Amino acid sequence: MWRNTMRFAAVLCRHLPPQMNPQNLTASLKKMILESAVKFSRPARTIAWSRALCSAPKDYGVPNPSWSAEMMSLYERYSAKGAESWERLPSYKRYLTYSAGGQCLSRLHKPTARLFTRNLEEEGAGFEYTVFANKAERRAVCLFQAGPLLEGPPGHVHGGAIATIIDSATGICATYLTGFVMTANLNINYRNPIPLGSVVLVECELDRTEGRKTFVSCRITSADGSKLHAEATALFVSVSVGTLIGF
Ligand SMILES: CCCCCCCCCC(=O)SCCNC(=O)CCNC(=O)[C@H](O)C(C)(C)COP(=O)(O)OP(=O)(O)OC[C@H]1O[C@@H](n2cnc3c(N)ncnc32)[C@H](O)[C@@H]1OP(=O)(O)O
Repeated sequence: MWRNTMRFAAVLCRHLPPQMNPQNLTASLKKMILESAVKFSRPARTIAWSRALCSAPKDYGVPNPSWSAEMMSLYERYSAKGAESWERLPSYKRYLTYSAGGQCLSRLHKPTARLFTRNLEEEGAGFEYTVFANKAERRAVCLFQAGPLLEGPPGHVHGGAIATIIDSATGICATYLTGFVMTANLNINYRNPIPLGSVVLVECELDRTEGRKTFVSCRITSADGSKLHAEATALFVSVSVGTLIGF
């Protein structure tokens, strides 16, 4: 049974166009699964199974009770900017699930795996963040509230956790603008420590693309923009869905 589901997942991945927009993946995968259900002998059972696999995933990028007043105020400010082309991007507990029928693949491929930044059920304990993107301006902003389990120096956020949120925010920005990518290079200058529990802005901007390469720069500042915490540049390389998933 398991071997068959893995084969099924591998076939799905092979048939996905290499540069498929992640935002189309949900619909495409659902369509492929339902079409294959009709082709095989027990459509009713397979359709029920596929629907169960494709149920809506939890979006972690919406407010929860752990968000501070400052985080809420920034969230409301960027949500209100909707008219100026800022779009909030959904955030799931697996990369696969990113607006995806990836919800189906997610349950077939290493089902106990979880995205590093979304691996705690306790709200507010680790990475609390949400990302807004602006396609026209080729920018994204991540609102990040650092929980107590991200401590490095006493009372401050661990450098690895800062690298993680930079990799995630720039990666989401690159994926949103250019399709599936993997990080090839990340350079960070840490300028001022980030107090645990504080809310910072992680602002990302697409600098340029060259063939399969996408260059993104990033700045982390305090919520009011007065203090610079870190600056970074990142290089992402476009990959196929199959490469990303490891088939
Ligand atoms: C929506 C949800 C989004 C969530 C975002 C989460 C973001 C998190 C992203 C990650 O953390 S990914 C995990 C960390 N990254 C990796 O594990 C990647 C490991 N490296 C690889 O798998 C491959 O090296 C890689 C896919 C990056 C590139 O391999 P390829 O064989 O596909 O490409 P190739 O090596 O031919 O390089 C393509 C181009 O990139 C250039 N390149 C590759 N690596 C480079 C590098 N490190 N520095 C500079 N340039 C580099 C390379 O020179 C070449 O340039 P040209 O096209 O001009 O010839």
